[in-house]
Amino acid sequence: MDFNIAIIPGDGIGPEVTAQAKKALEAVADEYGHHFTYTEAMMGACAIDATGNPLPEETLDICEASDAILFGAIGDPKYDNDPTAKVRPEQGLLRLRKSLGLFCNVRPVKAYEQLIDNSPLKREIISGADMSIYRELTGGIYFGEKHLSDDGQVASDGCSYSVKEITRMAHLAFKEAQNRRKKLTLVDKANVLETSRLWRKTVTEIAKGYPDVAVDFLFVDNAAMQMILNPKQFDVILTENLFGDIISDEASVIGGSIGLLASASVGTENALFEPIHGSYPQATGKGIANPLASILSAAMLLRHLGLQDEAASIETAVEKSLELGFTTEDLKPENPLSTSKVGDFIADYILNPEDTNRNFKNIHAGQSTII
Ligand SMILES: NC(=O)C1=CN([C@@H]2O[C@H](COP(=O)(O)OP(=O)(O)OC[C@H]3O[C@@H](n4cnc5c(N)ncnc54)[C@H](O)[C@@H]3O)[C@@H](O)[C@H]2O)C=CC1
Ligand SMILES: CC(C)CC(=O)C(=O)O
Ligand SMILES: [Mg+2]
Repeated sequence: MDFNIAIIPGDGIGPEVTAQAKKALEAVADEYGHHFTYTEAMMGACAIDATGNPLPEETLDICEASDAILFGAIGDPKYDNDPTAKVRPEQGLLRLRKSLGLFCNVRPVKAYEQLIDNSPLKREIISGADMSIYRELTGGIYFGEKHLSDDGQVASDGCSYSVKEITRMAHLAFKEAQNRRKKLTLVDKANVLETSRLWRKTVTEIAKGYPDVAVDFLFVDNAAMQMILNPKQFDVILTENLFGDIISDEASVIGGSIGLLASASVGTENALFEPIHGSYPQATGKGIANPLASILSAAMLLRHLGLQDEAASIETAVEKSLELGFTTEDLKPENPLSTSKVGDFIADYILNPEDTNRNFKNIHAGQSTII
């Protein structure tokens, strides 16, 4: 089959990790007889440098015309360290999500058996943990009215949610729970926030239409603690934009590294696939960034296109790389592979899953070289 894929590499490690995901997609295309056409587009700090705009109109057009979007990461210390900058890379990503109506961000998290013994968390706590975080992505405090007083002494960020925004998210999360272990946890701060009380009220009402799903409610501060103490209690977590952003980075510790966590951002028309991590600027160009989150995002992209076996072939290759220890330094500080070598292994394994000797040979040949 033919598909148009928009690629937004972005800033920092974004280009390095999306290049590995593209290798995996090309291996899938070869192996299964598909044809993917890629169109690259700019967003973030690189787009500001080139055009003055973090989300050029052309990027939006390319994304709208695509069957799916693969995105790396945006962000640059020169903006992070300048609180007065009026134009910022993150505005590009937020505008893209809003413009394409990508209101639902799905972040699957699971403890990989191959990594548990190296985890800072105890085996009995994380073994078997498997959850899906449903994070609202186009509302809440990231999109509220911002204000800085003229004298620079007072700042505010507004947070609002409508029943409509909560309802469309909740239905997707309940349907996911029906396909999983039939449990949904709403994470909020309903003891303090009016918006959270609206989430609770709306979700309680919607739950009546899903009697097979058990619902519970957790305040976000407690949820942050439960995530580390007893992550196996979670199946589907439904939450607002800010809380979902924070608890999913926390949950990545259960997965073994933030460099392993993929996500899908979906709405009515378009769909975008991205690692949950940022541009990790300290690693730019060093060949040490873990590309597996981007590669697993490509698997989610394929699943979205209806290519189930193809997606599974990427996931199997990732499991194999973890089993063999063909991973970057975040997962294997001693004798790691480079970003690019991990990408090579995944592509090679997709094409030759039976040929273990060849995989070993290719990888060991370049193991001592980073990049
Ligand atoms: N979706 C996006 O594009 C996001 C962009 N950002 C931006 O990224 C920049 C850096 O933000 P940070 O808070 O440092 O978050 P970050 O996610 O870029 O990095 C935080 C830490 O996570 C680890 N890490 C991240 N990606 C990794 C990978 N692929 N492999 C191995 N380890 C990895 C590293 O230890 C790193 O120090 C900022 O400009 C921020 O605004 C942050 C989060 C998401
Ligand atoms: C611009 C930020 C909201 C990006 C981020 O941290 C995320 O989406 O996880
Ligand atoms: Mg984040």
